[in-house]
Amino acid sequence: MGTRGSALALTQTETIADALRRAGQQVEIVKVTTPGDRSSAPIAEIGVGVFTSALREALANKQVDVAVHSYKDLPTAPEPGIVLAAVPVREDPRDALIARDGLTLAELPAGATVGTGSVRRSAQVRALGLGLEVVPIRGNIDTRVRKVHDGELDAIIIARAGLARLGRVAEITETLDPIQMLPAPAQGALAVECRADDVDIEHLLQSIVDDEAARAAVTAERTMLATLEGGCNAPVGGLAEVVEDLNADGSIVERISLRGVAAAGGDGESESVPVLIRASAVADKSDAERLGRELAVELLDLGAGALSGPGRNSR
Ligand SMILES: NCc1[nH]cc(CCC(=O)O)c1CC(=O)O
Repeated sequence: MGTRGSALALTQTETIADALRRAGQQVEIVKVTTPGDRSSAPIAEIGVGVFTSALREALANKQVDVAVHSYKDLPTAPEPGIVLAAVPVREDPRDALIARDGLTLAELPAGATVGTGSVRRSAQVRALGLGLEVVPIRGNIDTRVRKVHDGELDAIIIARAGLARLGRVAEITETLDPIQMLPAPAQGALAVECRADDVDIEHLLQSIVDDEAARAAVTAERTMLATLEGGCNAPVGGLAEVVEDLNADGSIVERISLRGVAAAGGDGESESVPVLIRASAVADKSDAERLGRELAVELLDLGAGALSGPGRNSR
């Protein structure tokens, strides 16, 4: 199994390796360094796939047989010769605030600094109109959290899932409600890939680690993102949830509910409060892809097509 060498990537890969070992498989873990790990330049400059392309190459070269990615870091375009074998049970997809003195977002005073390198988070936090100052940051989870503990920043916004996997949820001062901060499509989910011609491994991964609800939710979110032509750095948020609903005859049916947001002026550079365009819809669980596509079309109709910002191109 190939993995990046960060603490988060190793933990994620170990989880999948353990599941395979419990099923009687032998697993060896191989660390692959990616340009995203070597460079500390803004992601928008290094390009989409900075964390994932080297791992996919190792898969294609047969250096490894399985690759475990943070799903949201994958480009939306399919990779020839590689299949998504499994989407494991998802962590809590929400974003989290780590602020000084245990503060919540609403308790931070105007002018307080909030670190994030994400145009999606920046746009949504600025749209709250709290007068918070967004500061671009990068680096692994430990580096980012330390900026708050060292007093360099008043707060940071970061994926709850990453902290959960590293056993650090106690440092969160507020888990952000998706009503004010929609996470990145596929945040908190893993993508387990193998070579398309490796049918045995594909079936093995599917039967041992795939989770149907996680796959349906992520399919809706990612189809929305792909239809909006956004990369992982686009000012687009999306969250799908599998919900129980009642049929007309009173029987229970599982449906999928999808919320989406696209931001204008989300590049973190402009001084004005960004405009957020939101939409939501519900469909049968089997219609995840269509739901994602239709919600994206609705967002485009509402003006999302006019958005600009880094990442909003063919990536
Ligand atoms: N883009 C970086 C990245 N990729 C995956 C995670 C966290 C874990 C996850 O969302 O699955 C993070 C960190 C973050 O966004 O704060």
